Amino acid sequence: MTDSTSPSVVSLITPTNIFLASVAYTLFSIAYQIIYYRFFHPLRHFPGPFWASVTRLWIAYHNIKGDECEVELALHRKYGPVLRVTPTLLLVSDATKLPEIYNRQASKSNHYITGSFGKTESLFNMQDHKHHAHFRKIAAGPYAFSNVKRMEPLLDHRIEEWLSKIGDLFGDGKKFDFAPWAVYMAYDIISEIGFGEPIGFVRSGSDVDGLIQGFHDGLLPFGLMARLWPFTNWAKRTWFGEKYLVAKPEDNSGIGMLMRFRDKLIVQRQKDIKDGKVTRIDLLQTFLDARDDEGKPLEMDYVKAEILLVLLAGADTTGTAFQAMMAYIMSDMKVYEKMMEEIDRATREGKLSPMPKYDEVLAHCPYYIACVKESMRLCPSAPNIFPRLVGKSGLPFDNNKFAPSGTEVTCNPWLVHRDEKLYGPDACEFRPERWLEDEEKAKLYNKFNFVFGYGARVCLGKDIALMELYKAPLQFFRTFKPDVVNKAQPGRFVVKGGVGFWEDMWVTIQKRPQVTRRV
Ligand code: HEM
Repeated sequence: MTDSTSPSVVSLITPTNIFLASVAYTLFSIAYQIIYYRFFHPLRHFPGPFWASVTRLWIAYHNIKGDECEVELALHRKYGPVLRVTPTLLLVSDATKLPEIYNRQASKSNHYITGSFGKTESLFNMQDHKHHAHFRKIAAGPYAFSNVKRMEPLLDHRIEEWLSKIGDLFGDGKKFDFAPWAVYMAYDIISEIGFGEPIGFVRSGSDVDGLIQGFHDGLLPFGLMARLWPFTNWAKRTWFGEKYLVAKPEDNSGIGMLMRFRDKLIVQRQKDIKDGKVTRIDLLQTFLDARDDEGKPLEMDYVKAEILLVLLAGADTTGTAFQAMMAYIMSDMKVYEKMMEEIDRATREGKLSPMPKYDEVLAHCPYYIACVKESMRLCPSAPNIFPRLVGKSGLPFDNNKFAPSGTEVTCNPWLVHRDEKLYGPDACEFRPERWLEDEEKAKLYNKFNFVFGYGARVCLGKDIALMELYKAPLQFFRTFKPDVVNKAQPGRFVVKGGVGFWEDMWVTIQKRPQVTRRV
């Protein structure tokens, strides 16, 4: 019996049959995935596009196209505030859900895969909330507001250098692209307060060593790896994944370039420490000096990951916010004039120093502050998804819908900041006045603001970014009168991998007559 069947079974193993079996297996897996996710998965009752409910390729496609936010806004208008945007992920546009979704025990989901920023986890990628809380306690000191306040004079120097440089180069009315110049200043400020000296973007008037381009090149892989996490996790374990998906300093482009730059800074700092030449405390030094609960220094790989995060999270984001202010304010002359009237009045009354102080701006320029907030509301620098896992008791929604424990759920600042239930029917309009008209409403806008994230994982550099944004653009507008070359389209907002930046912001600037303190 065995003798007569064995040869015939073996004879079935031909290249054609292996091929057909693989095709059949693949088709079966696809059909199984579609049927399971569509008809049996706990999220099957949530609305959304068919393809989003059965494959992550839907969101990956829109991420590559750069239209994720617009497509999802249209879908929210069609289906309501809760959408299924991947087989396992719910997207919520109801701003009042932020405190529940981003509660203190909420762990980050597998979306926060390590690799695109290097092998070691920084605070940003740590998924488990307890693990994160341990390291956040160590990192909180350097970023504390009292520490940031001490850095204010360092910011002042960088702002002055930047203004003087653009005045020298473009003060004669020559048109220039404002977008990179806003980022040059932001990078120099971050490197000054992060590592003790500016990288020199402003001095050289260029993208030093292609660092900004390197960052922008790394954004698409970053966004895709996160959105395709089950595949990425598998691929990272292969030779190919190890070689091409995990960023390394040896890489010739993207994040690798920034890693090499970071390593150079750290080697130099270690040499300076040895030579007794370190006189200043900056973020790098505070990380090197930090000790864990047992009094031991932090692992060097961890320090490196945090320093890379300062470069990645701190510069482009702040530059984008400045670019957004320029685009929105200069598109509405009434807003511009009202803002300048306030700044000039405060100057005449002696309430703003020649280089405005953070506290002075907060106290005397409410309309300007409203312009900053409104620009970041409509144009958050990270118009991205930030998924968390639903806790033990699940997450209830209206219409008796319920997300069980372990479900991935997220908000996106670009969408929650357009929630008409909170901001009213003009939610998509740029109207800084909304922050000043009604105190109770403004409290809610602040409470449900998501530009810097939410809850226990809220941006650690928020105070640094706000200090920069409350001072630098104000001083720019006080010094120069900008004119946008293309009034119909002051610039182009590009979203790559969930991170936004502006391009083609051609402007001319003219020195303004100096307003002085009335005596
Ligand atoms: C306008 C400027 C900025 C924006 C819009 C912004 C936005 C964000 C957002 C949305 C998160 C939360 C990410 C999440 O939940 O997964 C975050 C986290 C973080 N940001 Fe920022 N950021 C800005 C500036 C900065 C600056 C200047 C620094 C440092 C100097 C910085 C350092 C960090 C760090 C370390 C984290 C991780 C915090 C943690 O997980 O505990 N950011 N940022």
